[in-house]
Amino acid sequence: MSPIQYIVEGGHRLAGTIEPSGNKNSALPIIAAALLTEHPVTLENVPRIRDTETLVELVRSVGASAEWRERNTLAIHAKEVRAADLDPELCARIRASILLAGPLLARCGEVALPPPGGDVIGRRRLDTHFLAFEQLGATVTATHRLEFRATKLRGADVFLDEPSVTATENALVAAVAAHGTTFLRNAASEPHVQDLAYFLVALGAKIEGIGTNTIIVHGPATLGGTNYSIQPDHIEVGSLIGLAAVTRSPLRIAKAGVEHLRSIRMGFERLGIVCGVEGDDLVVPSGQTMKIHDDFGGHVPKLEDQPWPAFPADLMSIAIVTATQCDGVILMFEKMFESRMFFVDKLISMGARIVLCDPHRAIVAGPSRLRGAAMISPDIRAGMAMLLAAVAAEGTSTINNADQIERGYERIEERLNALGAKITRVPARDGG
Ligand SMILES: CC(=O)N[C@H]1[C@@H](OP(=O)(O)OP(=O)(O)OC[C@H]2O[C@@H](n3ccc(=O)[nH]c3=O)[C@H](O)[C@@H]2O)O[C@H](CO)[C@@H](O)[C@@H]1O
Ligand SMILES: C=C(OP(=O)(O)O)C(=O)O
Repeated sequence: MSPIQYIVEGGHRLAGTIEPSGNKNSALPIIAAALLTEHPVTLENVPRIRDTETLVELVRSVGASAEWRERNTLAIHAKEVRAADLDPELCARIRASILLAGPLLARCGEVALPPPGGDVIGRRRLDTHFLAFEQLGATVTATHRLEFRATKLRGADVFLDEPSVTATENALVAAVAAHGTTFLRNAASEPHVQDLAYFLVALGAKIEGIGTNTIIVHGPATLGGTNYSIQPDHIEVGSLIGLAAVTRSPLRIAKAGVEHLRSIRMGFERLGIVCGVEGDDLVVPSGQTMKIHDDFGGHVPKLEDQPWPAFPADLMSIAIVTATQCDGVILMFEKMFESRMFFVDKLISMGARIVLCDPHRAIVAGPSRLRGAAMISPDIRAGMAMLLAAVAAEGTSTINNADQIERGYERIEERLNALGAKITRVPARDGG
C-alpha cells in the first residue's frame, strides 16, 4: 500500500447529513471473537478501514474463512483454527492483534502472538491482559513473543488492576470458554466492550452486568453462529461534532447511537457547542456560542479524559482542536496516554494559542485564526484533529501519513467532501 497524502483547501463551510461508520473498536474484538465459535457468523456495519482489513488477514491466517459480502458485511467461519505462525508484521500493524489471544487460547489451548502495534501515543502496557489470563488458569510467557497456555480455563474472581479496554475484552472472551463463573471487577465498560458482550450473548454466552464495571460470565457456553450489526462509532460522532464546530457548519449526524453520547455532548457543551437530539440523530446547529464555560466563580475550566462513562481519551485531540476555535481559556488534561498531546506543536504553527504544560496537560486560549500548513499525522485521532484544523484553516494544508487516519475512519475524504469540504487524496510523493 502506497503512503497517502491529503491536500486540503480550507475555509469552506459544510452542510448536510452524515452517518457514522460502525465502531472500529467494537468491530476489532468482535471479528477476533468470531474465532471462538465453529459456526458461521455474519457481521454487518463493519467499518472497512485499514485496521479491520489487517485483522481479517490475520483471521484468515489462522485457518478461518473471512469474506466481505458487501462493502460493510463480513462473513466469518472458523470451523477449524490453528494458533500458529501469526505474521509479526501484520500483528505489529494494529493494537487489536492482541485480541486474538482470548479466542485462540480458548479454542486451541495455546497461542503464541508476536507483539501488537497500534497508535504510538505513549506506553501501552499489557500487564492487565496477563493478570486476567493467569487468574483464569493460563500460563503467560512474555519474551519476543507472547505465549499463553491453558489446558483448561477456569472461572475466577478477577480484579483488573486498571479498567483496560482490550484486557477486559480478552478476559471476557476467555471467560465465556472457562469452566465455572467468572467475575471481572474493575472492568472497562466502553460502548465497544458492551458491543462485544452483546455479540457473545448472541452466540449463546451467559453474561450479566454488561455496561457496568463488574461483568459476570457463566461458562463454558455452548456457542452457535449469529448475524450481528456493529454499533455506530461514538468516537466518529464526536469527531464530526468537532468538525461542525470548527467550520461553523450545521450538520445532522444520522443514526448516531445517542444513548452513548452523554459524556461526549457534555464535553463539547463545556466548549459552548450544544447538540440537539432528534430520534437517533444528533443535530449540530450552526450559530453556536463557542464560548468556553468557566467554572463557578470564573475559574479556568478543564476537560479531562477518563475511562467510560467519562469523556473518552480518543476524543481528546479532537476536543483540543475544537477549543482553539472557542472563546475563552481551558485546561485540557489527557490523563491516560503520555504522548498524545505532542501534535499540538502543529496547531501552534497554524496559529493556535496553546501552551503544552507537560505531556498530559495543555492550556488552550481561543479563538485563533488557523493558517494552512504541511503536517504529518502521528496517530489516528491526532491525524483527524489535523484534518479538522486543515478544513477550518485559511489556505491549503497537506497531511502526510494520512494512512493513519484511514486506520480508523472509512472513506473520510469522500464523506467530508460530500458535505462541502475540499480534500484531495493522493499517493504521497515524498513517501511521507
Ligand atoms: C483497539 C482498542 O480498543 N483501542 C482502544 C483501547 O486501547 P487499550 O485497550 O490498549 O487501552 P487501555 O484501556 O488498556 O489503556 C489505555 C491507557 O490508559 C491507561 N489507563 C487506563 C485505565 C485507567 O483507569 N487509567 C489509565 O491510566 C493505561 O495505563 C493505558 O496507558 O482503549 C483505549 C482507551 O480508551 C483507546 O484509546 C484505544 O483506542
Ligand atoms: C488509539 C486508538 O487505536 P489503537 O488502540 O487501535 O491504536 C484509537 O482508536 O484512537
